[in-house]
Amino acid sequence: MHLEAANLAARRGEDLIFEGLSFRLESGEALVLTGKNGSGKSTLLRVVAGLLHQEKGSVSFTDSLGNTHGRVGEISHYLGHRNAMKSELTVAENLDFWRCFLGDSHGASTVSIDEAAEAVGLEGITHLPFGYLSAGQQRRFAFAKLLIAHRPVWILDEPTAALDKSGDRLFAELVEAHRCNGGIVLAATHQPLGLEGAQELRMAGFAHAGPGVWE
Ligand SMILES: Nc1ncnc2c1ncn2[C@@H]1O[C@H](COP(=O)(O)OP(=O)(O)OP(=O)(O)O)[C@@H](O)[C@H]1O
Repeated sequence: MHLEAANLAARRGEDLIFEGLSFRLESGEALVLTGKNGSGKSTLLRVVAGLLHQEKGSVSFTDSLGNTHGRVGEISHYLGHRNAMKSELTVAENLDFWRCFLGDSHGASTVSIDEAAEAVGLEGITHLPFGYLSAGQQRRFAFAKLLIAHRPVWILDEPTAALDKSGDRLFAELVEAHRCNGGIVLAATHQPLGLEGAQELRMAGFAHAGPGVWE
């Protein structure tokens, strides 16, 4: 199983943000994107997730049976800056929605909503409206969403921004467990994520368009 990006270029507005970007992540591997504000980390994550169209290049996922998928978003969890939860719905209603919406893939086992809440250290409050929770609690429940429907690839944008120290550790443990099960992680961050053996890709921002990029 692997995730591969080949010769990617992406543009935002009039600007070419990066070009000639390639990487390959095998089962159990993690790639952390670093770089200053505006350097293109979120742009790359959104291209890989299929939420933005690349200017050039390709992204593909090959599963354990050797089947290659061009629509990486369908086999991925994407966690952006926002948590993608409705404030008025309870935590349980939000997670139940995502479980139904995402379904299961690859026949992998997933956990119940209560088990997911326990896994993120917040059992007993899933009856509360999501909007009542603190920023860190909301982020933890966004991690719970990663657990209730299996996806082999996790694409995470500044996942620990609102977390306290125990939240940071919890995040690292969840990612570690995912990688131990063969999962792949691609994450953008400004702070250490504590992911052992993760590779780093430093984004430079504003590529200068070389010959052939716009063809
Ligand atoms: N919708 C848009 N239209 C035009 N330019 C955009 C758009 N969205 C982002 N950009 C620009 O693309 C560049 C890359 O933005 P991106 O969000 O990928 O950076 P980032 O590395 O994730 O930044 P940060 O660390 O601040 O989250 C920035 O210069 C930004 O202004």
